[in-house]
Amino acid sequence: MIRRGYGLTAASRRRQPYRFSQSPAIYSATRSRAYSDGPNAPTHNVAILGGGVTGLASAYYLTKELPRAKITIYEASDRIGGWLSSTRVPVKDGTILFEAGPRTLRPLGNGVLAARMVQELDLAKDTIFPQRSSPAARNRYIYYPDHLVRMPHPSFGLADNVWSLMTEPIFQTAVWSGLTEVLKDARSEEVQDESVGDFFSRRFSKTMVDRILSAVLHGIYAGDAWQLSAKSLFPSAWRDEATTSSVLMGLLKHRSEGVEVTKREADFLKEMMSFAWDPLLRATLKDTTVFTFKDGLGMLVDRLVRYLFEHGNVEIRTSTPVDRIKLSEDRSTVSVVPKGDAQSEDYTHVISALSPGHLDAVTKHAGSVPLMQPVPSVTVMTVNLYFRTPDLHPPGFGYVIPQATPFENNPERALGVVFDTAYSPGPQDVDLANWQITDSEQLKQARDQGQLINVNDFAWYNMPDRPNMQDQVEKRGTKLTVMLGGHWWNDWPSFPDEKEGLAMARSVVQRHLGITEEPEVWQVNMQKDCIPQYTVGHEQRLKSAHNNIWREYKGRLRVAGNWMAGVGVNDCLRSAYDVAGGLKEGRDGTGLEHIGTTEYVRLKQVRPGKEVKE
Ligand SMILES: C=Cc1c2[nH]c(c1C)Cc1[nH]c(c(CCC(=O)O)c1C)Cc1[nH]c(c(C)c1CCC(=O)O)Cc1[nH]c(c(C)c1C=C)C2
Repeated sequence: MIRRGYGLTAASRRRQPYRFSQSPAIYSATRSRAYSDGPNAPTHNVAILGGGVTGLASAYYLTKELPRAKITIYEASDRIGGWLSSTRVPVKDGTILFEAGPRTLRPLGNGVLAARMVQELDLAKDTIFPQRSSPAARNRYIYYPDHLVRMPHPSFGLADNVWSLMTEPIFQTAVWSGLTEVLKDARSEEVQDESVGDFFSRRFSKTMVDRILSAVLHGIYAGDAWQLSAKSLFPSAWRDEATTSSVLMGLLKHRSEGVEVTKREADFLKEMMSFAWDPLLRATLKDTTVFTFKDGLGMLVDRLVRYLFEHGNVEIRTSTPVDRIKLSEDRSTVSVVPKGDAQSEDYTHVISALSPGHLDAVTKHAGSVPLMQPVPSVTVMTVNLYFRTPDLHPPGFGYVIPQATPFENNPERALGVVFDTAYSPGPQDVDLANWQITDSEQLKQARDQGQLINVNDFAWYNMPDRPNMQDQVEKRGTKLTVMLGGHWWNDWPSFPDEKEGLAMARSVVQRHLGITEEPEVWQVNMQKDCIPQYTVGHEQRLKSAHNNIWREYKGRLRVAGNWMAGVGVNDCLRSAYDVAGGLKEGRDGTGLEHIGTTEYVRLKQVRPGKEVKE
């Protein structure tokens, strides 16, 4: 594999401030539709409630599964994309990109759908692929009790890892509790669910939960280890305890006999493997753990919208909140009633990509029973900071802060800090002066022979153009995002305003990273109720929601989103994929029918082309 850079044509640089969202008016522009009763008549007339990534992806998969379906997306606000929000911000020598919400995607698990979209939506040339071996992928830190601790990784060598395990207070009890886990009694059969904290305290140690696991949960759920459900968040470990009496024994069994997954997941994997992958994209994805786009994840939203306008019989109505939906007497249609003066319309199906709270509001009528119990959610404030000085943090992806970190070392109650400079190349990475070979012909030949060409830890997928840079500047400084809030703010009567948020973020990076410099630019983003919390009993609540929705709507209402089986963007794509597939197959369902499924299979190998099902 060639790792250094070579000669190439200069990449064109965008100097204009960029906002990923086009003007809202474009979304309201109704495409003219040709209706007929002939062979081209729409097979389904579907309303999608919510224009976030779940709603858009549901429309996308519907246009693929049911090409003759007529689709209308209702979005209450004047912009679409929900929490995916990328903004280009001017600085002295160009522009830099800030992400308010998610910033990277994983290509594995449900992420295969995102990876497929990269190909299907022609995004590969705009994608940034940090290499698996890069510091961004390998170096992850936890702040405990008063400094950053780099998490062990096989590539750091045995001596380094053992030294860290022996000397860092964060790992106190971790080794011993790991060695003795197999000796501990399995839970009683009566226990239906318990908190992640309780489960892992029983199996390992409370210290391990407070110092390590709670940090990991902050980085994904911004949630409280002592409230979140072990059964929903760690289904495999939960099941292994029941079947083999030990989490570690279960892991060993997975290694020796093959990984046990639900039949539904095995079928999904098989479907994904049959996709006609571009060989270069596939090889590049294998060499990467996360990816993003040159104008941020907002590019995914833009491309989805463009695709829907070009390919689908789709209308997107922004600034159109829905007041209520109602099943017709003969149960053949659902009426969608917008708030205000807009006309109500009848649809064969409604897909709700709303949060449970909003779904409850639109399905509640006088005297009706609520469809579901609330799924709580947390509010996260993200503060983007850009400093002129480069390299103000150690190499790596960022750090998370566990619940055990003493109050005096985290009085702002920050959840963690992301080092955004790490996952996108800077000008020095793509500067010809730093490279050794300048013969682009030689490079092309190497690429034609299937070799990956990489530049300073980033895949050079789009050669002969340079790898994409998110920050279009002469000399790049340091870009960070401080994450505040989550469960820490659950009982706060009010949240910090912009000014307070900025002051809190600056105080965090000063204390933890020693950064005293004024940020050149910054952005404070308040993400209200953005991450659903799968608290103890979550699965049972979803099962009863499924029953209620089925009873009341008989398959005319389906649900999708990040509140059921995974809180990330990839999980939104998966639930959209499933809901569209269910409609195509005419399966009776609600979108929740897979919750608590008990059919399992073992996969001997989960590599493309080599998977064997027992
Ligand atoms: C922006 C805040 C978010 C926090 N959690 C999520 C978001 C969007 C959701 C999430 N974050 C991660 C996962 C795991 C699976 C995956 O898709 O990668 C999920 C579902 C991992 C993760 N955590 C952080 C980052 C940058 C990532 C990669 C995915 C992404 O770009 O969001 C950092 C981080 N996220 C949160 C906090 C408090 C935090 C702290 C450093 C909350």
